[in-house]
Amino acid sequence: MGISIRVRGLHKEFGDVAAVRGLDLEVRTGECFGLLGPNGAGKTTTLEILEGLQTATRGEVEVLGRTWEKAGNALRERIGVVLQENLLSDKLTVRETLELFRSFYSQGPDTEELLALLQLTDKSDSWVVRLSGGQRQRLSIACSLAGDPELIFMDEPTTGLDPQSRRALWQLISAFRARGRTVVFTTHYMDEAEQLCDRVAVVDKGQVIAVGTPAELVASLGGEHVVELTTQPALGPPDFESVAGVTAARTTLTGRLALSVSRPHLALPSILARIAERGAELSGLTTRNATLEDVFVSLTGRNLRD
Ligand SMILES: Nc1ncnc2c1ncn2[C@@H]1O[C@H](COP(=O)(O)OP(=O)(O)OP(=O)(O)O)[C@@H](O)[C@H]1O
Repeated sequence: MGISIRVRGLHKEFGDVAAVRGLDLEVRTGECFGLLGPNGAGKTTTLEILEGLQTATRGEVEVLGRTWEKAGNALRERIGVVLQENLLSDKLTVRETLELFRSFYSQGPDTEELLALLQLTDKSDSWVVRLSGGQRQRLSIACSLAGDPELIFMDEPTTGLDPQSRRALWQLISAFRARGRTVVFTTHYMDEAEQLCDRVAVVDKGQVIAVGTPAELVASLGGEHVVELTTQPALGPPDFESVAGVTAARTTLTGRLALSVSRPHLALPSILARIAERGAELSGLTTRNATLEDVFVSLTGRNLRD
């Protein structure tokens, strides 16, 4: 399998702010790749450098085997971009907007095809200013497909969308990928990364701190299930660190104890015994599968939304 993106030692500084600090990345051709991380981690900056919209302070960046310095125009023909904030003109209709974007490329699908693909045929004569948030986002995506790109970048494509539009976009991304094309996107949504991505890079403080399939990343926790509980009086993570079968213990944002375990049915009796030993009573208990959020917490000691 070919490599569509290769990044080595990428740095980007804005004055005193180091937005990206030695980031390495490889995206394979044909995969759906997610950049996952908290606000300010450097995801947008990295994406904009890959898109040729910003220049790196230092480091190597190759997109589709070329560099932006040497092959900017050729690269622009081969990629599609969905920015975090869509910058469409309110004073054009949906069809005019698509025709404008189509005119930037030497080849690509015709406007009617794009309208149908993004379910915008009914809206083709509406002014952009009259569209709902979801419709605008669909139009941004239609614009990004106007040159029939091999590689598409999307910065938080589903933020602010209703659940139905989100699912429609997931299908579209899957269909694009099924045609052997490559997708790179950023997201704050764990479920989105888990469902859509072949591989995910967890980004924190301008670096990639883990990369793998969602399943590999979750398995790296050493416990694929999480037991969440509350007790009276409240116990803390240290009370559970030596309990057989518990691989990690932490307090959640909502003040519950979260214990990572591989086999809940084997770990639960020891957990209950420890609560009794400490003279506490169980006041709530749930079990769930571990998620990429747990991976982030385990790697950084922070929640994604801190
Ligand atoms: N043009 C700029 N000038 C100064 N600082 C910037 C600029 N762009 C980004 N930054 C800073 O760089 C850091 C990384 O920002 P970036 O937008 O890349 O993060 P992000 O991971 O995409 O976050 P979010 O999820 O909020 O979009 C932040 O501290 C941000 O304030």
